[in-house]
Amino acid sequence: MRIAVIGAGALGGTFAALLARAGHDVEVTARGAGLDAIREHGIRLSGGYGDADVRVASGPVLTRRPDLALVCTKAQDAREAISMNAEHLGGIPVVVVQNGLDGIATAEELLPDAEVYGAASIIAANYTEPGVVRVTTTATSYLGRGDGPADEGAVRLAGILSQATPFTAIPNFRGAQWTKLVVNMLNAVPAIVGRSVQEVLADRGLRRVVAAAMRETVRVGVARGVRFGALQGLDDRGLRRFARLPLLLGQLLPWSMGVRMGSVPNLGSTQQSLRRGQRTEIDYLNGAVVRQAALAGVAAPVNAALTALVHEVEDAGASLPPARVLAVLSD
Ligand SMILES: NC(=O)C1=CN([C@@H]2O[C@H](COP(=O)(O)OP(=O)(O)OC[C@H]3O[C@@H](n4cnc5c(N)ncnc54)[C@H](OP(=O)(O)O)[C@@H]3O)[C@@H](O)[C@H]2O)C=CC1
Ligand SMILES: CC(C)(CO)C(=O)C(=O)O
Repeated sequence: MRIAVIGAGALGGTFAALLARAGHDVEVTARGAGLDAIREHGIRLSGGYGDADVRVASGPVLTRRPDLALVCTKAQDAREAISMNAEHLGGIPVVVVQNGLDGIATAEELLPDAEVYGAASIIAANYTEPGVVRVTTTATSYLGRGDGPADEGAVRLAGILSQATPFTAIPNFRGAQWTKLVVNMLNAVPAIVGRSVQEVLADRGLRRVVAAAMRETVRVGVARGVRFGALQGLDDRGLRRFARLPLLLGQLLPWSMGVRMGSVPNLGSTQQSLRRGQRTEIDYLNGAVVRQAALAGVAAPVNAALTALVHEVEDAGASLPPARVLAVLSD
């Protein structure tokens, strides 16, 4: 099958390499040093899915119409990346592999006749240098759209993508994006202090801040009338129960996520942008919680403070001491 991957970075590079290894005809788009490296040596994948050096067609834009496309840029780049390739994406299934709440809507707006799905991935992939990706945690990715049952298209696409790495078609994908947003409360603190996700979760104080951000995200979702979708052992009932717990008990949720992530250090996708000197996706993660809270007429002080701290790190180009993060809970 002809499969396009738009944005061959950490996750896009992983999927492109695994799909090519599974025998698909893959074309990727990339830019700058990433594109130069892929042109020169292909995509180099290592880690949880084994080693693969894969040659794929590559360029700044697609050259042909694929049968299926994955959009794998960060949220802030998705609009431009989809627009640049829109002429080849009409009428085909397009899967937006993206954290945050906006991916599907952006693609639907730009590609009115495409069949747009979303994917929430729990894989942890680190883009260690241009064209080189290391998978530090293997996991299932979840695919769907809307808030109803998983439709036939989702089941079919999950089957195709599972030839490379496990994908499951799920019901209530809209709610699952919120569940993934809760999981992505793992991103900000490591990005601020410059440590791996596992190191942050091993620290009692920092773990409490992560738990507070997660609890606040669930409370905001509840205030917005969200029914959380089931993903990675989390579901609506469990998350609502978690949101009522004191932090002393609630911190067990991020702790268990850290255990599940394994011991190979994962920086998280937000910190990886910072280490490359780029702006991050934070306005679509913790920043989305703040916007949703405003719509519900409730406050989200923990997420607002973490968003501001990540922007401070972006501006300064250097991480901040853990005390700045711990102060979030005493503000
Ligand atoms: N990494 C991970 O472990 C996980 C990531 N996610 C989510 O997946 C999405 C992708 O994240 P991730 O893979 O980490 O991001 P990366 O930044 O590693 O990869 C995105 C790639 O897209 C490229 N890109 C951006 N705009 C364009 C464009 N117009 N044309 C071509 N290429 C473009 C970027 O280039 P450049 O390098 O020049 O910016 C970058 O290489 C995010 O929403 C993230 O939150 C979800 C689960 C896990
Ligand atoms: C699941 C997790 C935390 C994996 O790193 C992720 O989604 C991210 O880094 O953005």
